[in-house]
Amino acid sequence: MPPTHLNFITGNANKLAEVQAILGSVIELRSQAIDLVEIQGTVEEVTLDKCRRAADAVNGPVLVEDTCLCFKAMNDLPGPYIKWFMLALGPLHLHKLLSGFADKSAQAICTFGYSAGPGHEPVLFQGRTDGKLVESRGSTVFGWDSCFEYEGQTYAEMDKSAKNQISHRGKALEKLKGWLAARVDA
Ligand SMILES: O=P(O)(O)OP(=O)(O)OP(=O)(O)OC[C@H]1O[C@@H](n2cnc3c(O)ncnc32)[C@H](O)[C@@H]1O
Ligand SMILES: [Mg+2]
Repeated sequence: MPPTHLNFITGNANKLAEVQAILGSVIELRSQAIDLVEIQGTVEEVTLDKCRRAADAVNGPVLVEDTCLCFKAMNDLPGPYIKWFMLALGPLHLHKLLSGFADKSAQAICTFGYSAGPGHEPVLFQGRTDGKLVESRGSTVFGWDSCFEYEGQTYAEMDKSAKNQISHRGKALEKLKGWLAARVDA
């Protein structure tokens, strides 16, 4: 049986708004703002651990998500640690991380984890979008949106619906939607 609703555990209101916009018509989305401890590790390890912690914290089914921004010139760092670089540098200075490199390639990765509850192994859904790290253009409301350029526009310069069509988060949620649909049919 598919879940009747999803309880998205996140402290990030901008993420929540995007997930609501993409999933809202498909399934009821509830949310709790809990600041979960995030371990060091691979992209997948970070989300698996975050999901288990969230399930334990609410003692029930949960959806979590971890977002990475990887720079090719830096062998994929900062990756899951991008949040701390954003907090230290802000969107206006982030591009300077690659100022000594010709290669500005960046990849945004979004990994959702769903767990049916404590002790249930999480299922992962991942989306990736390739782009470039650029000097900030557009609104600086959401993280590094103004520094990530995809096909000539930064995420911040796109309409929200256009971002969701091609974004790391949109792609990951397409996989989650497919998983939900398969469980309805099963
Ligand atoms: O509670 P959680 O869900 O963990 O929320 P968070 O804000 O801590 O998010 P992450 O741990 O996944 O860290 C990702 C960082 O990247 C930022 N971010 C996430 N998704 C983004 C997006 O689509 N566009 C721009 N910045 C984004 C976010 O603001 C964080 O600074
Ligand atoms: Mg976080």
